[in-house]
Amino acid sequence: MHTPRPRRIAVFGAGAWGTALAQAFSATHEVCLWGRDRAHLDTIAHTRENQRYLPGVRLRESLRVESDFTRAAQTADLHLVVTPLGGLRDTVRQLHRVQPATPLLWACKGLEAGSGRLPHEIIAEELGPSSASGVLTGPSFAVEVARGQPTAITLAAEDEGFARHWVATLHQPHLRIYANTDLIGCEIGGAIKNVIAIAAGVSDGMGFGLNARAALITRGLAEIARLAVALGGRGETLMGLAGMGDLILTCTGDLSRNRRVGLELARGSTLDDILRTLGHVAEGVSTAREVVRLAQRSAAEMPICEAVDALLHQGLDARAAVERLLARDPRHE
Ligand SMILES: NC(=O)C1=CN([C@@H]2O[C@H](COP(=O)(O)OP(=O)(O)OC[C@H]3O[C@@H](n4cnc5c(N)ncnc54)[C@H](O)[C@@H]3O)[C@@H](O)[C@H]2O)C=CC1
Ligand SMILES: O=C(CO)COP(=O)(O)O
Repeated sequence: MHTPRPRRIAVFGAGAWGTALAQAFSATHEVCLWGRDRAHLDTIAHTRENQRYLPGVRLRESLRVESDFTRAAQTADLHLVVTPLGGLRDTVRQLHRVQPATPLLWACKGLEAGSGRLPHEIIAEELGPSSASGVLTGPSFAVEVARGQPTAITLAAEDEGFARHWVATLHQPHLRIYANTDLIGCEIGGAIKNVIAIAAGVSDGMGFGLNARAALITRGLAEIARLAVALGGRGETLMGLAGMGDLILTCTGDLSRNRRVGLELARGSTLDDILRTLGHVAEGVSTAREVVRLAQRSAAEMPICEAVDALLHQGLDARAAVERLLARDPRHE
C-alpha cells in the first residue's frame, strides 16, 4: 500500500471529534492539537487523555498538545478546524491572519446560526471564493475513530486535485477517505441528518417502533436530497457516505448526541436541561431553526425538519409533533 509523506497537521478544537481525528492522523503524521482552554489542554498533555470529551482513549505520545494558536498555525502544512460550527468563522479568520496560504480542512457539521450559511460558504466569505480548502464529513462517531475501529468518510472540495491530494495523504486502512467534489451535497447531508436524528430519537423514545424509525430515515433522506438539489448539490451524493451513511449512523446509533436529545425530549426533559447535561454540542438543535428558513427560501418541502423545529423552538410537544407528521395528506413517494 502507498505510504504518504508525513505532514504536519494542526487540529483546532479539542472536543471529541478534534481529539479523535488528531489521534487517528498521528499514526502517520506529525499532529498538534490546539484548544481554547489552556487548563484543559494542560490536563490532556499531562494525563494523555481527553477525559472531558473523549474519555477512555489513551493518546499517542507523539500527539503534541499546543496552547499557542499562532505557533500551532505557523508550524503546520495543513489546518484542520474541528470546533463546533459556531466557532468556524472566528477560527478561520484568525488562521487567515496568521498563516493565510496553508491548506484548510474543516469537520464541523451544520448551518450557521443566524445566517443559515453552510460551512464552505462561511469559508468563501472569510477567505475568498477559491481557497485551497475542503470538508471532512461522513458517518464517524469520534470514539470509534479514536480507537481505530474501521470507518469510511468523505473529503469534499471544489478543486478535485485538492481533494485527491489530501485523500491520498490522510487515507488509512482503518480510516478510509473517499474524494468528492459536491460540497453542497456533502455539507447538507452532514447538517440535516442531525435534525432527522433528533426526530428518530423522539420516535424511539416514545416507543413508536422500528417501522416508524425506518420511515423517518427514508423520508428524512428524501427531504435532505430535495434541499441539496434545490441548492445546486447532486442527488447521488446523498446516497453515499455523507448522506445516507451518516443519516443511518446518527438515527440508529446510541453514541449520537443528536439522537440522545430526541430520546430525552420524549422522556419529557426540557431542552435546556438536556443541553446542560449533554456535555457536548448537538448541532441539530440550532440547525433545525436554520433549515426551515433555508427550505422556505428554496421552496423545498421539509415536514420532518419543520416538526423538529416546532418541537425544539416553538413549544410543540413531542406527541403533537409526531401526530402532525402522521396527519399529512397521502402523496406519491
Ligand atoms: N463527535 C463526533 O462523533 C463528530 C462530530 N462532528 C462535528 O464536529 C464538530 C465538533 O464536535 P465535537 O468535537 O464532537 O464537539 P464537543 O462538544 O465534543 O467539543 C467541542 C469543543 O470545541 C470547543 N469550542 C467550542 N466553541 C469553540 C470556539 N468558538 N472556538 C474554539 N473552540 C470551541 C469546546 O471547548 C470543545 O473543546 C461539530 O460540528 C460536530 O457536529 C463530526 C463528526 C463526528
Ligand atoms: O456526526 C456524527 C457522526 O457522523 C456525530 O453525531 P452526533 O453529533 O449526533 O453525536
